[in-house]
Amino acid sequence: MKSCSLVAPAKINLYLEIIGDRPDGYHELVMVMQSIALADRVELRTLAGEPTRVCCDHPEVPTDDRNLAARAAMLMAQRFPEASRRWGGVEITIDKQIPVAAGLAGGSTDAAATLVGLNLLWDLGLTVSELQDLGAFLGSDVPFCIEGGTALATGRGEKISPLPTVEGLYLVLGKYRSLQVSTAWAYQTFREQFGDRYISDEAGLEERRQRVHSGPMVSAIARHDLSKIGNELYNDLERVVLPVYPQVVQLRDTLVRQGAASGVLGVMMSGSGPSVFAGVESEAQAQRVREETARAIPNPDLELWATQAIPTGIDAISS
Ligand SMILES: C[C@@](CO)(OP(=O)(O)O)[C@H](O)COP(=O)(O)OP(=O)(O)OC[C@H]1O[C@@H](n2ccc(N)nc2=O)[C@H](O)[C@@H]1O
Ligand SMILES: Nc1ncnc2c1ncn2[C@@H]1O[C@H](COP(=O)(O)OP(=O)(O)O)[C@@H](O)[C@H]1O
Repeated sequence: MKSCSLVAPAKINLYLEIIGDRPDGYHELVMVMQSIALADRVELRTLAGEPTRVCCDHPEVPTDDRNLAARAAMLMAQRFPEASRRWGGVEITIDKQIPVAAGLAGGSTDAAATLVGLNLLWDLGLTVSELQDLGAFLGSDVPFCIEGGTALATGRGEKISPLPTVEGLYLVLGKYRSLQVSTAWAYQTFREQFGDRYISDEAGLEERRQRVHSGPMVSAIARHDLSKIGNELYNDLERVVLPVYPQVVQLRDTLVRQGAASGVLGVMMSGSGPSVFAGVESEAQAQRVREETARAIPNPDLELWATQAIPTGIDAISS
C-alpha cells in the first residue's frame, strides 16, 4: 500500500474576458488566474485488488463517477493500464474546504491533485506539461490547477502561460451557502444575450486575440503594482450572473462600500460565481473588512473568509 496527501488550492479569476465562440461549443477566453490559500486536502491510498472509491462527507459532492477526482483516477488507469494493474484502485479522500459550485474550481483542483498524486504513487515521472494535457480532458480549469500560482489562460482556459508571482495580495472572499451557479448555465446565458458580438472563424478570433484588454492587468502583475491589479479586475460573466442573483450584488456592493472606507484595491465576482472577492494589502486589513462585512450583512447563510494569493498549485505534503 502506498499513500500521499496533497493540498489542493482554490483559484480566483483576476480577469475573465470571453472573446468568441468555438466549434466545440465552448467559449474562447482570455483569463488571468490566481491560486489562493483556501484549499481542500486530498488523500490518496492505493487499494490492491479493489476498485477506486471516493470518500467525502460534503452533501453536495458526489462520490460516484461524477466526482471529477474519480474521473481523474479513471483517466490515469486508462492511460497507464500497467501501473493500474500493478497498484489496483485508489481511495480518494477529500476534505472539502472550498465551497461547491462557487466559481473557485473546487472540483478541478481535486482532479488536479489526483493526477499529481497518482503520478507520484505510480512512479510515472510525468512532467507538469504532460499532467496538464491529461487535465484538459477533465475540465478547462484543471490544467491551471496543476501548477497554480499566477497564470494567463487562453483557448477554453486550458492553455497556460505562467505570469510573475503576485505577492502581498490578501483577499476577503464571500459566498452565500445556499447559492450555487452552474458554469454551463452562465456561459449559455452569456451566449444567448451577447452572442451577436461573437467571432466564430479562426481568422476573426486571432484578430480579436490581438485586441483583448488583459494587457494592463498583465503589466500590473509584471510591475507588482497591487493597486493597478485592483483597478484592472474584470469578469464578463458578472454581466449574466449579477442580474439574476441580487444577493451577489448586495455582497459586491457591501465590499465596495467597505473598500471606500478601508482602502480595498478592487472587488470582483470569481469565475461563474457566485463567490465575490475583495483585494486588500494586508492580513489585518482582510480580517477587518471580513468582520465589517459580516456586521453589515448579518445573514447566517453568508460565509466569509480572509485568505491570500499564493504562488503554487497542487502541493504533495507527504508520500
Ligand atoms: C468559469 C470558469 C473560469 O475559470 O471557472 P468556474 O466558475 O467554473 O470555477 C471556467 O471557465 C470554467 O471551467 P470548468 O469549470 O473547468 O469548465 P468545464 O468543466 O470545462 O465546462 C463546463 C461548462 O462550461 C461551459 N464552458 C466552459 C469553459 C469555456 N471556455 N467555455 C464554456 O462554454 C461549457 O458549457 C461546459 O460544458
Ligand atoms: N471533487 C469535487 N468537488 C466539488 N464538486 C464536484 C467534485 N466533483 C464533481 N463535482 C460537481 O461539480 C459541480 C461544480 O463544482 P465546483 O467544481 O466546486 O464548482 P466550479 O465549477 O464553480 O468551480 C458541483 O455541483 C458538483 O456536483
